[in-house]
Amino acid sequence: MGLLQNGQWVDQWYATEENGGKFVREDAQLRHWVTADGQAGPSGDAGFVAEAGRYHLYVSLACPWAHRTLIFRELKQLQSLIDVTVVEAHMRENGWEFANAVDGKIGQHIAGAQADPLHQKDFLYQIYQLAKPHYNGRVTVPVLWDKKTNTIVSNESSEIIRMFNTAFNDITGNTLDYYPQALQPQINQLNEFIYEKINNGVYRCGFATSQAAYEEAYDALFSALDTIETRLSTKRYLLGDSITEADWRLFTTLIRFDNVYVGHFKTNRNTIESMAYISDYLRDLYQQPGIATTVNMDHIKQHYYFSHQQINPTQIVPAGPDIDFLRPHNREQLMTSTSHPQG
Ligand SMILES: N[C@@H](CCC(=O)N[C@@H](CS)C(=O)NCC(=O)O)C(=O)O
Repeated sequence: MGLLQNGQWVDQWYATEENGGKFVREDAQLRHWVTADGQAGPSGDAGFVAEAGRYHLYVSLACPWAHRTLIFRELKQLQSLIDVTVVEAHMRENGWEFANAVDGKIGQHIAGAQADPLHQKDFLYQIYQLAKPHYNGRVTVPVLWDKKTNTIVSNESSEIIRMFNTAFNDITGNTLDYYPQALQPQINQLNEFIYEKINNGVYRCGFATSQAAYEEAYDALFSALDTIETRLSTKRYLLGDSITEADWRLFTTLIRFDNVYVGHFKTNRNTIESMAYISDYLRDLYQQPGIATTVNMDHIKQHYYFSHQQINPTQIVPAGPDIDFLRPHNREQLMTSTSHPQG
């Protein structure tokens, strides 16, 4: 894996030395917003009107951040409006690769990965170069591409899901709201806690290069999971009877936890399967309409175990565990009202 320096690809692993062995995630840089009328959003330029067929998503099925965008594309019925390209699961010297890349460096093609249908490029960094010829920074998924102005609208998943939540409502007629005004302060607070300690917390465990940095992240992660476990003992979802954005943001980490993070990132105090409430909650979310189709455990396991050779030099991908996410979850009993949850 690597990054672009003044638009040139350089193969380089994360630098943790300057932070005492701690992994610090770089902020996303491309932050325009698609809006219903094309007005500027909270950051970036105006001009990105929500239109059918105009935008394209580049994702990895392995990546928890990209996974959020795929979930919102399902929940908000955007499948026919926004097409998707899936990169290869293995990420090596050239970063994220498309299927059939000439000079590709990956181990093997994993079913589900696709060639780039828009520009016939080999690597995702070439898409960044098209949008920003002098780009400096890491080349990450997801990427929301605008076919009309030939540029990247956004490479920040938390903002792409907010766009998907509302911008296309007039076109689809789907007005389900996963970030309702009344709950925004509580959602924001939960997001911050969950991002820091859980979503990014697993990476802070796995990418730490000092014992102290690892243990600090590990303690924060499991103490946060204990807090969530208690919370979910009385509430069906994080904020009560309805699923919100905060649940989906937690989901993409939980679904990867036992299959990857416990082993690969050494987040092994306990599995999610052994936490009674969180594991039922995870299956409840997994069983919501359309969600199972966004989960590809083969891409998830292949990506982490094969791509991070610094962590797993043999590149052997573990055979287990085999978890049945379709088992009953019995979470309906926690509903406080008889109305149906959203989603
Ligand atoms: N802030 C970004 C983070 C995305 C991100 O870090 N994606 C990872 C994959 S899970 C990536 O593409 N990493 C490549 C790299 O860092 O070189 C978002 O949430 O959209």
